[in-house]
Amino acid sequence: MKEIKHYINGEYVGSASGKQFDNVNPVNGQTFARVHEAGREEVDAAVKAARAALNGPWGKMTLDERTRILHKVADGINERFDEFLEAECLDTGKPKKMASHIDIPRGAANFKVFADMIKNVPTESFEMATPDGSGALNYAVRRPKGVIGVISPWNLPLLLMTWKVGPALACGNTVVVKPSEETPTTTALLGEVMKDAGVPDGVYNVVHGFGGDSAGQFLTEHQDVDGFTFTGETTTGETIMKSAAKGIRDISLELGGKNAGLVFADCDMDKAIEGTMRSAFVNCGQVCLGTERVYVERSIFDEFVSRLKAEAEKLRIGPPDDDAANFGPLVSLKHREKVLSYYQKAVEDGATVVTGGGVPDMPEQYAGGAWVQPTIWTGLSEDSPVVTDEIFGPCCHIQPFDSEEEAIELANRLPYGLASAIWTENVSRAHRVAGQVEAGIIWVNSWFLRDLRTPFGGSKQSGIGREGGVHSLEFYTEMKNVCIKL
Ligand SMILES: NC(=O)c1ccc[n+]([C@@H]2O[C@H](COP(=O)([O-])OP(=O)(O)OC[C@H]3O[C@@H](n4cnc5c(N)ncnc54)[C@H](O)[C@@H]3O)[C@@H](O)[C@H]2O)c1
Ligand SMILES: O=C/C=C/C=C(\O)C(=O)O
Repeated sequence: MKEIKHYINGEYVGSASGKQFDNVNPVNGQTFARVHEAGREEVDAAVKAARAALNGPWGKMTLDERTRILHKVADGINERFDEFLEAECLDTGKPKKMASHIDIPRGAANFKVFADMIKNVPTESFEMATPDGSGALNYAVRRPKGVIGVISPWNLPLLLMTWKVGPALACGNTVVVKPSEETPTTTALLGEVMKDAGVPDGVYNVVHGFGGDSAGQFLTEHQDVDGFTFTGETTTGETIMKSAAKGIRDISLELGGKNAGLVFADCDMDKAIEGTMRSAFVNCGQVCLGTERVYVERSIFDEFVSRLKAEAEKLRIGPPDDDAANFGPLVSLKHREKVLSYYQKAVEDGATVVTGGGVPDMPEQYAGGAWVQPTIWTGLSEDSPVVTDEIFGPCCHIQPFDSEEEAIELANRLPYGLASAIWTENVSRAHRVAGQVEAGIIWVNSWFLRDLRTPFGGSKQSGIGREGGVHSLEFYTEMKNVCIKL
């Protein structure tokens, strides 16, 4: 069986302990590879390699050379597009049609965009007066933060990992990546691309394993890592923040959400249905920016619910290779248990199940997979855990509202603040509501429309910091002020 190894100092290496775990295909529940699990020894070797590369070839390289190499990394992903696509879909079960439009192209773009950006960012300078009249000049320079620990989730594995590694390397840092245990393959494969592109050994390192008492924890506890960038659950973010506190290491956290969609009676209903469909069901609902709470103005509530139901029932469930399918399985049977527990809870709490609510009938060869039905509920109390917890599945609850104020209040009542989608053709209302919804990312009449130069991140318990464009520099560089007395 295929083995997935760590990538440390430019070489693929196994674990000294011999410990391995299964990589399971969520389409059929079958193990297709064994993954080496890193202990403290491998994590330490990866951090040492990253430090040596930072002090060595990578740190000494000119900006032009570094960005040229990062363009080659992007080209390398595109040249091996089909391999990345195959690997991502085997790990996640997602439709190839979707991954070939979103995951893999963004994996490449994340290197190009930040390589270009870093060459065009000015730094600030201030001239100042001094008592002796001769004055002084301040100017700021940016330096790499150092060795960055990158801990990434399983929902968009290559996209979310490179969203961090791209800017980290562009800014001159070196990285140790700990991908999700569910989806290690594309992160491992990227090592080959790095090598071929001429990235010096030790700049990009990968250690596999789990979170607590495994590679994730060992990495965050390692005192020679200068900062951590993490995407994942809010509770994991809290744990990582505690680890990072020892040694005062910086963090950038992109965490969970329970995002609200606000659909006003003056919306274009076709757009609102199309966007809400994607935001609730794309990637089997496993997108942090997705909408699990939909609030619809009462006068169009019934029409909206029946149209969304009709569209959800048109989703075609199937494996990655099925071109007609636009809806795959969840990432794992374990995650399915969690999602199904909320499907059950919704019924217990008195929901009207508009559609779905269970497990679809699948042909024999897929019976062991992590399939669930796309699901819509109405009628739950706003205090039901189904409406307050992030489920991270293909489901949403739809609730009517009567006024703009009420819609904003409903959107803001939870401790999360990642993203929101507002559907209205009234420009004044769009600006007004966008200004008041407490979230880091607001879409008006769209969803997941991404310009990589924009600030990306969550407020409240959905994160700390913003990444994207120049905002990534805030985390991936240290700014230093030089004051020269003239
Ligand atoms: N805000 C965003 O941009 C964004 C994007 C995607 C996903 N998410 C969130 O991610 C979650 C789903 O992903 P997940 O289930 O992989 O999240 P998770 O928090 O369970 O795991 C994410 C990563 O953290 C590691 N990890 C777990 N415990 C750890 C520990 N104690 N120390 C160090 N590392 C540890 C995991 O092994 C994995 O690599 C959802 O909550 C979703 O909202 C957020
Ligand atoms: O699941 C979360 C999706 C996050 C998307 C991005 O981080 C991005 O588009 O850069």
